[in-house]
Amino acid sequence: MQQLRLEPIHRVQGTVNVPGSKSLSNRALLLAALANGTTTLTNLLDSDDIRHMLEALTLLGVSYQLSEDKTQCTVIGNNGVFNTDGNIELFLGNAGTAMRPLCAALAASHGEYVLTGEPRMEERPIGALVDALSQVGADIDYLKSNGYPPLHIKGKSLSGGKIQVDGSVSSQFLTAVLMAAPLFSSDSEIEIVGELVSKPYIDITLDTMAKFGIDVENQDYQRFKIVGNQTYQSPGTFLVEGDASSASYFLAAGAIKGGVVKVTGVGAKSIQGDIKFADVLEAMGAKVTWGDDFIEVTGAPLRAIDMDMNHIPDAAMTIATTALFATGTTKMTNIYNWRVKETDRLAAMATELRKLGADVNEGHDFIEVTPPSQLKEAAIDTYNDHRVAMCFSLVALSDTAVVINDPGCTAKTFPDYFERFASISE
Ligand SMILES: O=C(O)C1=C[C@@H](OP(=O)(O)O)[C@@H](O)[C@H](O)C1
Ligand SMILES: C=C(OP(=O)(O)O)C(=O)O
Repeated sequence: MQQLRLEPIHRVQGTVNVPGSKSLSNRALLLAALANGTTTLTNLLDSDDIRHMLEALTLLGVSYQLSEDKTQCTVIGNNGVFNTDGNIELFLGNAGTAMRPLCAALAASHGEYVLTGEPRMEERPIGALVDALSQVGADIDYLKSNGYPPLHIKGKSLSGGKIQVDGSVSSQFLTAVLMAAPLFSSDSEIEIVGELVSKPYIDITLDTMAKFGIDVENQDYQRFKIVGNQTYQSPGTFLVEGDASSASYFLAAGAIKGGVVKVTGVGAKSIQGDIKFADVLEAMGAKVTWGDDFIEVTGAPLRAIDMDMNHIPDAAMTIATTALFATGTTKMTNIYNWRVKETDRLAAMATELRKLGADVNEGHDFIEVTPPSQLKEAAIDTYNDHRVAMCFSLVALSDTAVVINDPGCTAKTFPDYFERFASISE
């Protein structure tokens, strides 16, 4: 296993243009593939999650041209659902944004598919999505455990109608049904059961669908109405915003040890809910300046906060390590679904924060972090979770070095994260 030792960083300063958003890249690729017309995506993210979507599209017969640096992709739309022969097996790594939306789109396509992934993907739930799609006639079987990938899908025309979606574990199930619903043969009315988690990701979905010509009636995130038998229309070009979750590490570094740190490519006009991470830093005492296409943070003494972080599940992990630099006990609540992501993130964060000497209280759906007076040097296990690796890099902003085990796991969403982090470190 590789290890990366980060020596104490005395100051951070500079500008980082963050790579494209994972959530937008994979949504736009799928809709471009289903659309009528050719779409050129720019600022596409080049990372494992996007590679899995691209490889799946290749196997589904979609033609596209990827630039040498893999950040521009011209996709020739299929003008509707996929039509394939034989049994096609798609390996989707640990990419939720590939597994869930493709499951729904393929259930409504013509062909037979097996969807697989990394071992952890087989522990990430998908039953709520399969149950929702079954209500409109989908034919999906579990190949190993009920409720989890791998899946066998016999694609067929799906009817539309009334669909109940349990939104309490992942918003990606609703996203998947929403993106497939225009392909159903008649109109759909989706009703949410349970409390919808990670709600801002639904705004990303609806906004991307609108850019591809499909409007959804959103009744307060409780009910959604979508006209059936429609075709996505290519917008011609689609600019992928910078990734707001990836921005969180640099913004936090600025708050902890700035100097001034500016991220570009994402700003006040972003559709991504994770820009609200900057508001959390502000509530902790940092100075935040917003532009349409940038966010800038200046460091200041930080104080602990007590906050519901359900709306920013990914960027919230960055607060768990930022808490090491804040006076008092930081409490982050309503984050149960950290447990069903790349790893059980509540358990992983608690274990690794304790190695540094922090006092941690881990609950079913919350975590409380109290920093020690002096951090201990530790080797941080990353559990094949890119965000664990990235958020613990912040420890080097103390006067204690930190070792990150398996730093290459950032490839899921941010392959050159550590080089970018070094570029603002002095
Ligand atoms: O729709 C999306 O692009 C995502 C939704 C969120 O997942 P949940 O809805 O499962 O919380 C988020 O954690 C994930 O990284 C990306
Ligand atoms: C939860 C995440 O990924 P996924 O899209 O696989 O759910 C994440 O990137 O933090």
